[in-house]
Amino acid sequence: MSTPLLELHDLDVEIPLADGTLHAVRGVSLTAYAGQAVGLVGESGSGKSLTLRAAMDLLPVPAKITGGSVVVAGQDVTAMKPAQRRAVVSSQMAMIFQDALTALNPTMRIGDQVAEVPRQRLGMSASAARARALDLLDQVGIRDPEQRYRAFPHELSGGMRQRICIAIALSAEPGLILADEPTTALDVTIQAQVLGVLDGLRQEGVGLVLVTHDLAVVSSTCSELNVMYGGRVVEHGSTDVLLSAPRHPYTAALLRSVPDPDEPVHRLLTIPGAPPDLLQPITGCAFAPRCPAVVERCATERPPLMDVSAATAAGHTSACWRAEEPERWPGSIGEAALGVAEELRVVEERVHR
Ligand SMILES: Nc1ncnc2c1ncn2[C@@H]1O[C@H](COP(=O)(O)OP(=O)(O)OP(=O)(O)O)[C@@H](O)[C@H]1O
Repeated sequence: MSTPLLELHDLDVEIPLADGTLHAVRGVSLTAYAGQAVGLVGESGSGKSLTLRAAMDLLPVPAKITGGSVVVAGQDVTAMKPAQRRAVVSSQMAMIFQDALTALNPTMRIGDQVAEVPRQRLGMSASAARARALDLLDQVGIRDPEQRYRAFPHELSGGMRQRICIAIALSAEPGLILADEPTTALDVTIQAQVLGVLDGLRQEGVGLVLVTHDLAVVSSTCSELNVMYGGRVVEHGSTDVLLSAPRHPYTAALLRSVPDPDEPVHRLLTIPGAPPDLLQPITGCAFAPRCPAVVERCATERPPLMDVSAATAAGHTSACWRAEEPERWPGSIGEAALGVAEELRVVEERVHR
């Protein structure tokens, strides 16, 4: 296989705060290739954004990488000097965010914003950069790009603005796009259009790492999933397998919390209990206090990511002591794990309607 565009090895991110150190990302490993979409899912606060930001060298002050490494297109950038690291990272990767409005410059015409990198970083002439920007606007599905070129961000809809952000990200010709909840602020139809743009790019060979809390979004876009909880990846594998045969109770619980489009009143969207306090050391499995399948060992010994592929499919790993016996998990998470296809059907219906 080709060199991965991004590898995270055992990455730790910590944030020193007045009341202690918040250990937000705890030993995360992840690999992304050209032409592949990898999803990072989990509840709010599980460390998804900081993982992406650490990869992109965009951690908010005072957050810091305190362990592990970031390897970009085969080069370990972790110990590089900041200017060199930024040069390598920005030559290979670009990031898009949830809030397209704040990501754009309100006082600058959108075409000029798209032309900025080709002009300044790639050294194109003004007219070549303008032509490139028009191409990019066309590529992300902006109709009538000549006319739109002169618009300001506030004159465009949310979906259009997110397309502009994608065009800006593409303007540096990255191999990999890191997308942090790119469709969360959009309504369902526009969300599907923006995901369609990202999927089109993937088919043209761009790699994608997509952060979302929405399983319907990843099920339609990503071939591989990493499920995060309490700063760790607790399950990894192909999307189809994780959605039909999850081997971590947290993934199963997430599936259970997907709203059913056939029900007039949606099921409760939350998993009972609260995520762990990341300021405190976590003994055992972080999900144990909320886990319906918890056993004594879970409270004292932290389960590493273990290979569970024998029962499901290649590359499937789970950090659960009870991953091999889902038939003994109680109630609804047991049903989800045994692939009562209901869960997958609900997720897929939401995406395809
Ligand atoms: N700048 C910051 N200062 C203090 N704490 C932070 C900061 N950024 C993130 N955190 C904390 O780090 C943890 C992980 O945050 P992160 O944003 O990575 O989670 P997430 O999974 O992306 O959640 P969300 O979907 O809400 O963005 C959370 O507990 C969050 O409160």
